[in-house]
Amino acid sequence: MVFQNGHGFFFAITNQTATLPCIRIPTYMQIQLENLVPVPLKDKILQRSSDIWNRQVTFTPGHFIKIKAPSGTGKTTLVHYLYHIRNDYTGAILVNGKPWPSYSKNNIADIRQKQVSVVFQDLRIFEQLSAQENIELKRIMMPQPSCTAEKIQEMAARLNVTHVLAQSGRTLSYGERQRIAIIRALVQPFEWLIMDEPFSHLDEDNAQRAASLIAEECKARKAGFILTDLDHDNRFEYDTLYNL
Ligand SMILES: Nc1ncnc2c1ncn2[C@@H]1O[C@H](COP(=O)(O)OP(=O)(O)OP(=O)(O)O)[C@@H](O)[C@H]1O
Repeated sequence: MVFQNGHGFFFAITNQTATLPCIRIPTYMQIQLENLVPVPLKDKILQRSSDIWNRQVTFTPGHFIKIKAPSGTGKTTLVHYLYHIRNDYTGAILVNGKPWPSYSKNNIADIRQKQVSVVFQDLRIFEQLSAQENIELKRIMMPQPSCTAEKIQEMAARLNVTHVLAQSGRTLSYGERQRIAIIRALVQPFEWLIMDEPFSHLDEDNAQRAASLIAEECKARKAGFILTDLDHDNRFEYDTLYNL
């Protein structure tokens, strides 16, 4: 008999007592930090203790990870480093054992299409497009759309934004933008979902709805997430908590 554990390894069970790994399929994307220190925050960071900065950290694939920190201590900076849109740091971020800068532009684009999705703090809604087009744009850009139009409607209904789908991005409230940005992040395949204060503009009911959708979508993909926030919360069953 052959079965798979949570991290992509297959094991063979025989009638003998020995249980040996027999096949290995590609594992989920590994992210490790090696003594990461943002250059502009160096003096501030080295004065206080942190679970992340200037440490060896391995994010376990499939885990729900929360990174908590007060305002101004580098949450957005870290998210931008993890998504590799900023690299003014010392130390390294290793993706599958290789530093981010060693990947080609094409490799990075491929990783962002298939393995890592993101909800930025500033949400990055295209104001010239409708809410629906903001989401569809991401779906259409995928080489093989992994999410149907019906699924988008279903997610919009769950997050109470069906009524704004036809509305211009320019006129959406911040809470509506945040929910559209969350749905947009969920229409693509991913192994890691990175979220920067994703509920900061939401009332508790909508935050709970969004959290429940995110947890379901992560579990369906066996994906993990890295979520930054200011405070403690019980919206998810976190596997790991870090103080930045
Ligand atoms: N490119 C940069 N150059 C210099 N300083 C920067 C740069 N980007 C951010 N900072 C500073 O780094 C610190 C951390 O900023 P960051 O936006 O990462 O914090 P944050 O924890 O996300 O804050 P908030 O909770 O307020 O969103 C701030 O003091 C900010 O002014």
